Amino acid sequence: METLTAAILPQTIRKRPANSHKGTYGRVVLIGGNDNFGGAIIMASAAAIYSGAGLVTTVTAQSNQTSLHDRVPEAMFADITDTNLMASLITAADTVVIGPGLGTTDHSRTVLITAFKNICPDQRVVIDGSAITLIATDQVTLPKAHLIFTPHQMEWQRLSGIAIADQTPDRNRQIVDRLPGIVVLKSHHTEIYTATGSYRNPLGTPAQATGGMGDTLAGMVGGFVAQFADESQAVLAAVYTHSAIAEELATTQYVVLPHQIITEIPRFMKTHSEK
Ligand SMILES: NC(=O)C1=CN([C@@H]2O[C@H](COP(=O)(O)OP(=O)(O)OC[C@H]3O[C@@H](n4cnc5c(N)ncnc54)[C@H](O)[C@@H]3O)[C@@H](O)[C@H]2O)[C@@H](O)CC1
Ligand SMILES: Nc1ncnc2c1ncn2[C@@H]1O[C@H](COP(=O)(O)OP(=O)(O)O)[C@@H](O)[C@H]1O
Ligand SMILES: [Mg+2]
Repeated sequence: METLTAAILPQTIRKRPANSHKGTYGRVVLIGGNDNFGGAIIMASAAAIYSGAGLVTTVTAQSNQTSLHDRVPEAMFADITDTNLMASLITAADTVVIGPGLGTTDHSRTVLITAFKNICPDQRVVIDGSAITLIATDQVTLPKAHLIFTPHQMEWQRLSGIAIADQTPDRNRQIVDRLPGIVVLKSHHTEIYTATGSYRNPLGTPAQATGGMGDTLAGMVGGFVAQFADESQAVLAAVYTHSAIAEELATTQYVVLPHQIITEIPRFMKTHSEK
């Protein structure tokens, strides 16, 4: 297993060409956030926007609209019960992030199945949180696309069938090889499994152990894969950036909150971008 280094950052975070516009940096649609978990999809959306995604639309419960716009006016809103609108937004997207705060009710499952039916093969799809749990428990058919799963250890236990105590690189790899996508297995030592390599994130701190931290990472991964050509590199750079910012903040903070990481993303990316 290869250990990630800061070298991944300038390789991935390219200098922005002068002749570019919002369309150059990806249309990202984020789907999730029920009446109780609105914060999850708001943090994911903010993370995608602060990572540089060109156009972001958040498909969530109506009850989250005001909070979303208060937090990130850059995001467009769509009501998660409007299935036709969600379908057309997905069709027009480059990248879809699904799962943060989606929940696991019958309605959540219907949203997930409808979203997957509208995914196109060239799209990048980040599958997080409740979406992973639903796939594991309800045998939801996966779409043919560039899939990126971001489970924590409990979600990986559900999806892979490997108990947390038995989640060794060899066992994980056996399951990853049967899954059609990249797996970011989140823990205090996050591991990333791509088709060709396995990577260990050396960074991260227990100051990060707070709700919303993974929702934030899912949005960052969405923002990075929407902008940067090499999908695996983009995932690795997003994971590294998330933890590196947390470590910087943790030098003077006992806990690091997800929104504090989000605020720091543009500065961190500038510092570590291609020179
Ligand atoms: N503010 C919000 O709206 C929040 C919404 N959330 C959403 O809530 C839904 C349920 O997700 P949860 O993860 O809370 O619930 P889950 O039931 O999927 O997993 C949480 C359980 O897994 C255990 N666990 C074991 N190893 C772990 C590891 N390495 N990392 C994390 N947990 C580990 C935890 O102790 C906990 O008992 C998701 O859709 C998620 O996006 C959460 O992210 C919390 C914040
Ligand atoms: N002790 C820790 N050390 C390093 N990173 C941690 C630690 N605890 C949590 N994290 C990170 O925080 C994130 C938690 O993700 P997740 O459990 O999905 O959170 P949530 O769903 O509440 O947003 C992951 O990126 C994980 O690597
Ligand atoms: Mg999570």
